[in-house]
Amino acid sequence: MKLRGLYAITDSQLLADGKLLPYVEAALNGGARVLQYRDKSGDEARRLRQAEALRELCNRYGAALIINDDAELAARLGVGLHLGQDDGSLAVARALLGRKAIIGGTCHAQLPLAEQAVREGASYVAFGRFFNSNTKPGAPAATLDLLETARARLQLPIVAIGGIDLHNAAPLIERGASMIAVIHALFAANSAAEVERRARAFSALFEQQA
Ligand SMILES: Cc1ncc(COP(=O)(O)OP(=O)(O)O)c(N)n1
Ligand SMILES: Cc1nc(C(=O)O)sc1CCOP(=O)(O)O
Ligand SMILES: [Mg+2]
Repeated sequence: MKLRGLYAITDSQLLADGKLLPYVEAALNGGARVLQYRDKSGDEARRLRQAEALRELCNRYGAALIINDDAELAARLGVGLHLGQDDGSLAVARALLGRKAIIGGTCHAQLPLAEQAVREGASYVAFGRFFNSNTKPGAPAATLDLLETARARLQLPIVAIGGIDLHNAAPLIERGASMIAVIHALFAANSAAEVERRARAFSALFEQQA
Protein backbone atom coordinates (compact mmCIF):
# COMPACT_ATOMS: atom_id res chain seq x y z
CA MET A 1 0.00 0.00 0.00
CA LYS A 2 1.07 3.60 -0.60
CA LEU A 3 2.40 5.16 2.60
CA ARG A 4 0.97 8.65 2.37
CA GLY A 5 -1.51 10.49 4.57
CA LEU A 6 -2.54 10.52 8.20
CA TYR A 7 -0.77 8.05 10.50
CA ALA A 8 -2.82 7.76 13.71
CA ILE A 9 -1.22 6.44 16.89
CA THR A 10 -3.21 5.15 19.86
CA ASP A 11 -2.63 6.28 23.41
CA SER A 12 -3.72 4.16 26.38
CA GLN A 13 -4.67 7.13 28.55
CA LEU A 14 -6.52 9.16 25.94
CA LEU A 15 -8.36 6.08 24.67
CA ALA A 16 -9.26 4.52 28.04
CA ASP A 17 -12.85 3.95 29.23
CA GLY A 18 -14.13 2.27 26.09
CA LYS A 19 -12.87 4.91 23.66
CA LEU A 20 -10.26 2.80 21.86
CA LEU A 21 -12.44 1.23 19.18
CA PRO A 22 -14.95 4.07 18.54
CA TYR A 23 -12.22 6.73 18.40
CA VAL A 24 -9.98 4.62 16.17
CA GLU A 25 -12.93 3.84 13.88
CA ALA A 26 -13.63 7.57 13.68
CA ALA A 27 -10.00 8.24 12.70
CA LEU A 28 -10.19 5.55 9.99
CA ASN A 29 -13.51 6.90 8.78
CA GLY A 30 -11.88 10.31 8.57
CA GLY A 31 -9.17 8.93 6.30
CA ALA A 32 -6.26 7.70 8.47
CA ARG A 33 -4.27 5.31 6.28
CA VAL A 34 -2.04 3.80 8.97
CA LEU A 35 -2.82 3.05 12.61
CA GLN A 36 -0.16 2.31 15.20
CA TYR A 37 -1.14 0.42 18.34
CA ARG A 38 1.08 2.00 21.03
CA ASP A 39 0.52 0.53 24.48
CA LYS A 40 3.27 0.49 27.06
CA SER A 41 1.46 -1.77 29.56
CA GLY A 42 2.75 -5.25 30.21
CA ASP A 43 -0.73 -6.73 30.04
CA GLU A 44 -0.17 -9.25 27.26
CA ALA A 45 -3.68 -10.67 27.18
CA ARG A 46 -5.26 -7.22 26.88
CA ARG A 47 -2.70 -6.15 24.29
CA LEU A 48 -3.46 -9.21 22.16
CA ARG A 49 -7.21 -8.68 22.46
CA GLN A 50 -7.02 -4.99 21.58
CA ALA A 51 -4.57 -5.52 18.73
CA GLU A 52 -6.81 -8.20 17.22
CA ALA A 53 -9.81 -5.87 17.37
CA LEU A 54 -7.76 -3.08 15.75
CA ARG A 55 -6.61 -5.45 12.99
CA GLU A 56 -10.25 -6.24 12.19
CA LEU A 57 -11.10 -2.52 12.07
CA CYS A 58 -8.09 -1.66 9.91
CA ASN A 59 -8.91 -4.49 7.50
CA ARG A 60 -12.44 -3.14 7.17
CA TYR A 61 -11.13 0.32 6.26
CA GLY A 62 -8.23 -0.83 4.09
CA ALA A 63 -5.73 0.73 6.49
CA ALA A 64 -2.45 -0.73 7.72
CA LEU A 65 -2.02 -1.76 11.36
CA ILE A 66 1.42 -1.26 12.90
CA ILE A 67 2.39 -2.56 16.35
CA ASN A 68 4.74 -0.39 18.38
CA ASP A 69 7.82 -2.00 19.95
CA ASP A 70 6.64 -5.63 19.90
CA ALA A 71 7.92 -7.75 17.00
CA GLU A 72 6.45 -10.95 18.46
CA LEU A 73 2.94 -9.49 18.58
CA ALA A 74 3.30 -8.12 15.05
CA ALA A 75 4.41 -11.56 13.83
CA ARG A 76 1.56 -13.29 15.65
CA LEU A 77 -1.02 -11.01 13.99
CA GLY A 78 0.70 -10.75 10.61
CA VAL A 79 0.79 -6.94 10.71
CA GLY A 80 3.41 -4.16 10.60
CA LEU A 81 5.87 -2.99 13.23
CA HIS A 82 7.49 0.23 14.44
CA LEU A 83 10.83 0.04 16.24
CA GLY A 84 12.73 2.76 18.09
CA GLN A 85 16.47 2.85 18.53
CA ASP A 86 16.26 0.72 21.70
CA ASP A 87 13.58 -1.70 20.53
CA GLY A 88 15.66 -4.30 18.70
CA SER A 89 17.10 -4.78 15.26
CA LEU A 90 15.17 -3.77 12.14
CA ALA A 91 17.04 -6.44 10.17
CA VAL A 92 15.97 -9.17 12.59
CA ALA A 93 12.39 -7.88 12.50
CA ARG A 94 12.45 -7.91 8.69
CA ALA A 95 13.62 -11.53 8.73
CA LEU A 96 10.84 -12.41 11.18
CA LEU A 97 7.98 -10.55 9.47
CA GLY A 98 8.90 -11.14 5.84
CA ARG A 99 9.54 -8.81 2.93
CA LYS A 100 5.95 -7.54 2.55
CA ALA A 101 5.47 -6.31 6.13
CA ILE A 102 5.49 -2.57 6.79
CA ILE A 103 8.33 -1.91 9.23
CA GLY A 104 9.27 1.57 10.36
CA GLY A 105 12.12 2.94 12.43
CA THR A 106 12.59 5.99 14.64
CA CYS A 107 15.49 8.13 13.45
CA HIS A 108 15.06 11.17 15.76
CA ALA A 109 16.82 14.04 13.94
CA GLN A 110 19.67 11.99 12.50
CA LEU A 111 20.09 11.18 8.83
CA PRO A 112 22.73 8.50 9.48
CA LEU A 113 20.15 6.58 11.54
CA ALA A 114 17.77 6.79 8.60
CA GLU A 115 20.43 5.57 6.18
CA GLN A 116 21.10 2.63 8.49
CA ALA A 117 17.36 1.90 8.74
CA VAL A 118 17.19 1.81 4.93
CA ARG A 119 20.09 -0.67 4.83
CA GLU A 120 18.34 -2.84 7.42
CA GLY A 121 15.16 -3.05 5.35
CA ALA A 122 12.86 -0.39 6.78
CA SER A 123 9.70 0.46 4.83
CA TYR A 124 9.65 4.01 6.20
CA VAL A 125 11.72 6.21 8.47
CA ALA A 126 10.32 8.53 11.16
CA PHE A 127 11.84 11.86 12.18
CA GLY A 128 10.78 13.99 15.14
CA ARG A 129 9.80 15.60 17.27
CA PHE A 130 8.99 18.64 15.13
CA PHE A 131 7.00 20.60 17.73
CA ASN A 132 6.43 20.48 21.48
CA SER A 133 4.79 17.17 22.21
CA ASN A 134 2.24 16.59 24.95
CA THR A 135 2.76 12.87 24.67
CA LYS A 136 6.58 12.85 24.63
CA PRO A 137 7.89 16.20 25.87
CA GLY A 138 11.49 14.96 26.17
CA ALA A 139 11.94 13.72 22.60
CA PRO A 140 14.90 15.30 20.74
CA ALA A 141 13.94 18.10 18.35
CA ALA A 142 14.05 17.87 14.55
CA THR A 143 13.86 20.70 12.01
CA LEU A 144 12.10 21.32 8.73
CA ASP A 145 15.51 21.61 7.05
CA LEU A 146 16.35 18.06 8.10
CA LEU A 147 13.11 16.92 6.52
CA GLU A 148 14.00 18.56 3.23
CA THR A 149 17.49 17.08 3.21
CA ALA A 150 16.12 13.65 4.05
CA ARG A 151 13.56 13.93 1.22
CA ALA A 152 16.34 14.68 -1.26
CA ARG A 153 18.56 11.82 -0.06
CA LEU A 154 16.16 9.01 0.78
CA GLN A 155 13.95 7.08 -1.60
CA LEU A 156 11.49 5.73 0.97
CA PRO A 157 8.48 7.29 2.73
CA ILE A 158 9.24 9.73 5.53
CA VAL A 159 7.01 10.03 8.61
CA ALA A 160 7.02 13.23 10.68
CA ILE A 161 6.02 13.01 14.34
CA GLY A 162 5.84 15.07 17.52
CA GLY A 163 3.44 17.84 18.48
CA ILE A 164 1.78 17.93 15.08
CA ASP A 165 -1.64 19.58 14.92
CA LEU A 166 -3.93 21.04 12.29
CA HIS A 167 -2.16 24.42 12.41
CA ASN A 168 1.43 23.27 12.00
CA ALA A 169 1.14 20.15 9.79
CA ALA A 170 1.09 21.71 6.30
CA PRO A 171 4.77 22.81 6.15
CA LEU A 172 5.86 19.28 7.08
CA ILE A 173 4.05 17.89 4.07
CA GLU A 174 5.38 20.70 1.85
CA ARG A 175 8.94 19.95 2.97
CA GLY A 176 8.74 16.21 2.28
CA ALA A 177 6.79 14.24 4.88
CA SER A 178 4.83 11.41 3.27
CA MET A 179 2.89 10.82 6.46
CA ILE A 180 2.18 12.78 9.61
CA ALA A 181 1.93 10.77 12.81
CA VAL A 182 -0.41 12.22 15.41
CA ILE A 183 -1.59 11.27 18.88
CA HIS A 184 -2.75 14.19 21.01
CA ALA A 185 -4.14 16.52 18.35
CA LEU A 186 -6.21 13.66 16.99
CA PHE A 187 -7.36 11.66 20.01
CA ALA A 188 -7.59 14.24 22.82
CA ALA A 189 -11.14 14.96 21.76
CA ASN A 190 -14.50 14.98 23.49
CA SER A 191 -16.27 12.76 20.99
CA ALA A 192 -15.71 10.29 18.18
CA ALA A 193 -17.35 12.79 15.83
CA GLU A 194 -14.64 15.33 16.69
CA VAL A 195 -11.91 12.73 16.05
CA GLU A 196 -13.43 12.07 12.63
CA ARG A 197 -13.58 15.80 11.85
CA ARG A 198 -9.91 16.20 12.77
CA ALA A 199 -8.87 13.13 10.79
CA ARG A 200 -10.68 14.49 7.72
CA ALA A 201 -8.94 17.83 8.12
CA PHE A 202 -5.48 16.20 8.45
CA SER A 203 -6.20 13.98 5.45
CA ALA A 204 -7.34 16.95 3.36
CA LEU A 205 -3.88 18.53 3.76
CA PHE A 206 -2.48 15.69 1.64
CA GLU A 207 -5.08 16.16 -1.08
CA GLN A 208 -4.15 19.85 -1.35
CA GLN A 209 -0.53 18.84 -2.02
CA ALA A 210 -1.08 15.71 -4.13
C1 LIG B 1 5.76 6.76 13.58
C2 LIG B 1 6.52 6.73 14.86
N1 LIG B 1 7.65 7.46 14.96
C3 LIG B 1 8.35 7.46 16.10
C4 LIG B 1 7.94 6.71 17.17
C5 LIG B 1 8.73 6.67 18.44
O1 LIG B 1 9.28 5.38 18.66
P1 LIG B 1 10.25 5.17 19.91
O2 LIG B 1 11.38 6.10 19.79
O3 LIG B 1 10.55 3.73 20.02
O4 LIG B 1 9.36 5.60 21.14
P2 LIG B 1 8.03 4.91 21.68
O5 LIG B 1 6.90 5.28 20.76
O6 LIG B 1 8.21 3.44 21.71
O7 LIG B 1 7.84 5.50 23.04
C6 LIG B 1 6.75 5.97 17.02
N2 LIG B 1 6.25 5.21 18.02
N3 LIG B 1 6.07 6.00 15.87
C1 LIG C 1 5.74 8.61 20.23
C2 LIG C 1 6.51 9.80 19.85
N1 LIG C 1 7.76 9.71 19.29
C3 LIG C 1 8.29 10.90 19.04
C4 LIG C 1 9.63 11.10 18.47
O1 LIG C 1 10.06 12.25 18.33
O2 LIG C 1 10.24 10.07 18.11
S1 LIG C 1 7.27 12.19 19.44
C5 LIG C 1 6.08 11.10 19.97
C6 LIG C 1 4.76 11.54 20.51
C7 LIG C 1 3.80 11.96 19.42
O3 LIG C 1 2.60 12.32 20.03
P1 LIG C 1 1.95 13.76 19.86
O4 LIG C 1 1.32 13.78 18.50
O5 LIG C 1 0.89 13.77 20.95
O6 LIG C 1 3.00 14.78 20.07
MG1 LIG D 1 9.63 2.22 20.89
